[in-house]
Amino acid sequence: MSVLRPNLFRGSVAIVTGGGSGIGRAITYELLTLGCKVVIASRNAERLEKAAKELGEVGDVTSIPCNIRKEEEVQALISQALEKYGKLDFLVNNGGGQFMSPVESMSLKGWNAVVETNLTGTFLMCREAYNQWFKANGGSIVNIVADMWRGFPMMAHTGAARHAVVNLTQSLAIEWAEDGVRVNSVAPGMVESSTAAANYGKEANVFDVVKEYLPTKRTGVPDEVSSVVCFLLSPGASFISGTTIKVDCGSSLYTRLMWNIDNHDKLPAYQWIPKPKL
Ligand SMILES: CCCCCCCCCCC/C=C/C(=O)SCCNC(=O)CCNC(=O)[C@H](O)C(C)(C)COP(=O)(O)OP(=O)(O)OC[C@H]1O[C@@H](n2cnc3c(N)ncnc32)[C@H](O)[C@@H]1OP(=O)(O)O
Ligand SMILES: NC(=O)C1=CN([C@@H]2O[C@H](COP(=O)(O)OP(=O)(O)OC[C@H]3O[C@@H](n4cnc5c(N)ncnc54)[C@H](OP(=O)(O)O)[C@@H]3O)[C@@H](O)[C@H]2O)C=CC1
Repeated sequence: MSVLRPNLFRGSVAIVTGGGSGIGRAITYELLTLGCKVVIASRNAERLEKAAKELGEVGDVTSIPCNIRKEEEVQALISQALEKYGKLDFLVNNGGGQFMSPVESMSLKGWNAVVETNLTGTFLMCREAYNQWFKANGGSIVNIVADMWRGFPMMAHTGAARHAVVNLTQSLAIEWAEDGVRVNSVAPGMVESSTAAANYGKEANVFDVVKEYLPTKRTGVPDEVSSVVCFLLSPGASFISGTTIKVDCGSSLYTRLMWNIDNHDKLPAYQWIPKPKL
């Protein structure tokens, strides 16, 4: 069960980008179980439609293909969601990604692809949702960023873009406060989803490899990100805006230089029963 109360979001409508896979899918699942209607949006229409069918067993979900890098597609996504449900309460900018490369061999095209996806895509989604609905009606936005607090060697493009989203979050929290819009971010640490493992585990499962470097000695699960996103969207967070919550159980603080943490299992994941398919 969600830790939030049943029917908390009954009558509410959300858009979750990247809502058909991994963390976005967990967020969509939890929102649906709390009574929210959800539009999921991403590029791969086939995968998105399949996810919407499966999630449709839990609640009212609609898939709308959209590349968040394309202004006209973002405009169409917001207007189609409004046509379908007549309102919009929540926007979760979860869609994003990157590839691993040192800067010296990163092409401009690759840099631009990552910055446009993670920063410009978030900007476009926020601006369109605000102009088409939130400005007149208020709402709540959560942006997903990453653990880039100490720089992001091998992923400098995403580190720069995500840190920029943290600053965008702060600016929008102030610009849109008088319209009743709260804007926050969530920064996940290493969270294992099947898609992330496929992207970063070609030779070995990177999530297995990194465990020993984390204070938890385990990676996170998508539900542990989802519960914080849903809290930030909820009235329980009515006095929180412009902030970024790290969901990493301290991994962004930890180096083994000063303190060694032996293997343990004292910080287990919060597991849903039955566990949703991710
Ligand atoms: C020993 C332990 C080590 C620990 C290290 C652990 C690190 C793990 C990180 C875990 C934390 C983060 C997890 C996640 O974010 S989860 C997964 C999220 N999903 C993804 O990241 C999706 C995968 N990525 C992409 O889809 C793409 O990278 C991108 C987001 C950029 C979308 O690109 P798009 O589809 O628009 O663009 P193209 O594929 O056409 O590429 C455009 C140009 O970008 C360059 N590029 C793209 N991919 C690569 C690559 N794999 N390597 C190098 N360069 C790449 C390239 O220039 C492309 O242009 P060309 O194809 O014309 O050359
Ligand atoms: N898993 C982890 O450890 C961490 C993940 N993150 C971030 O969390 C978010 C979710 O990641 P995760 O669930 O693990 O991985 P996924 O690969 O499952 O999620 C990425 C989602 O973003 C969508 N997406 C990518 N590019 C675009 C685009 N241009 N337009 C619209 N949608 C797009 C993808 O769908 P499609 O391909 O159909 O477009 C996919 O659904 C991402 O932003 C990721 O970078 C941050 C820190 C750690």
